[in-house]
Amino acid sequence: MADLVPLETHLAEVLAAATPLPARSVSLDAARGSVLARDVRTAWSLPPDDNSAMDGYAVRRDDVSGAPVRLRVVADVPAGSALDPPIGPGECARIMTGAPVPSDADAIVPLEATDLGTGRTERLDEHVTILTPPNPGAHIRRRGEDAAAGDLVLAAGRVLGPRELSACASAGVARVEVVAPPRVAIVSTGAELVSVEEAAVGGASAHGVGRGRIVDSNGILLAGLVAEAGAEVVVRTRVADDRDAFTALVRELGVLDADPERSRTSGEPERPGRSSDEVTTNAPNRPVDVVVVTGGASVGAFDVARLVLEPAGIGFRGVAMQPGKPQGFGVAPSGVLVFSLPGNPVSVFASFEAFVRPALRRLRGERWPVRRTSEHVAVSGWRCPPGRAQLMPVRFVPGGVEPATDRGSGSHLVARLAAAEALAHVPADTDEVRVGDLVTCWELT
Ligand SMILES: Nc1nc2c(c(=O)[nH]1)N[C@H]1C(S)=C(S)[C@@H](COP(=O)(O)OP(=O)(O)OC[C@H]3O[C@@H](n4cnc5c(N)ncnc54)[C@H](O)[C@@H]3O)O[C@H]1N2
Ligand code: MOO
Repeated sequence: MADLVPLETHLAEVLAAATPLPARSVSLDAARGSVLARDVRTAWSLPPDDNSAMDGYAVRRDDVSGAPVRLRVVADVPAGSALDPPIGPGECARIMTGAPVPSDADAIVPLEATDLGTGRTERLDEHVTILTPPNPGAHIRRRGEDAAAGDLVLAAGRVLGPRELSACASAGVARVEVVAPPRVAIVSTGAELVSVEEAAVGGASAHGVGRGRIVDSNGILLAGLVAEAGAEVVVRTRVADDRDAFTALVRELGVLDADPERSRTSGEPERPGRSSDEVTTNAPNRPVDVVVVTGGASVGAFDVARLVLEPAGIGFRGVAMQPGKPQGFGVAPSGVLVFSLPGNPVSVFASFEAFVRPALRRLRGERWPVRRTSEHVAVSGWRCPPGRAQLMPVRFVPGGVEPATDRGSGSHLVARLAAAEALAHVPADTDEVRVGDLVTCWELT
């Protein structure tokens, strides 16, 4: 890992390998949170008719220009009515908000501008006095003023949230083409890892979980991040630093070619060295799209991820960033994207934000693979690692941001990471952030 590669270079290579997954047609409810694969156009005009913006009376403006004027009420047009009653000179129709404006009327007079006022009554008065003359077209919402039939409402690449789905429904689009969510497998490696449940049963004490042991926090961290990014966690498991166990696991996940010996034996695959609390939330009935491995990415003697994945064509390199220097990435022959992240929890988080999230966003068809950034003033300063971009956990304080903890961006500070509200991205050529400097932040909350 002699020469460190810039973060931007590694990201560009990751993104070049990630292309949107196939699209499928789903109902609007099923589409929530997915990304639109094809433009949506209105099936009809919005609003569909000229309709009233007020509860009041639909009038002929010429009749009421000399208001006050008394008119005969010849019809009642509630919302939902399909009526188009004729309105002659000296006549008007009572109308409610949203109801189609009669073709003979050209203005709406709100109840407040009549002698009948807003006293609620269902009874239809025979006459009404208009107190003030309306402007031409007053309180009429015009057909098509929001969108004409066939107009583009949403472009492909748009994430379908509540506003987008309400626009689709209004536009008469009952089903939309969305990109399938990426299916992700999460694999924590490390002989030292135990689940929090195992640790607690084993007698959690002031001493900890047992000498040399550590709770697998990366699994739950990544599961949450993957779900938050709009992808599906289909496998989440731990595996010890055991070459055979890891090899069998990644082969099952489509990272390595099928083992001809193993595929001749039918039934359950053997699972040597795999954790007993494996979570498989949704058995992979179609292959996973992405495998994210944590731990064993560095140069240690037991760094099993690298030992197995590198000969299989996954590239390992040092990226000029802190935390998150050792990175493995590649595309398996099956097409599965493989990320082999360093094991340190803050490194996992920084690596996910820098590389995995953008890849997931690209796979699921989002227009912008990277998070939007914002600039904030540093209200206290900090030192930066020479020659490496820094992703510093920061929090928002009056006037700007400051490091989220007094221990900076140390890659093992898992408890302190929880205090972060943003990651400040400091360029590799900056040795120090001084009070008053503007820093670019990836907002997390
Ligand atoms: N001689 C060198 N040593 C190291 C280098 C180096 O360049 N030369 N790089 C350091 C850097 S930087 C990082 S980052 C780490 C990355 O190491 P690995 O990817 O091999 O990760 P592990 O050794 O397996 O674990 C590192 C650390 O993280 C803890 N860990 C691992 N998995 C989990 C998990 N699922 N949940 C919570 N914590 C986890 C593990 O216990 C270790 O403390 O290498 C440096 N070394
Ligand atoms: O690059 Mo490592 O993630 O700092 O500890």
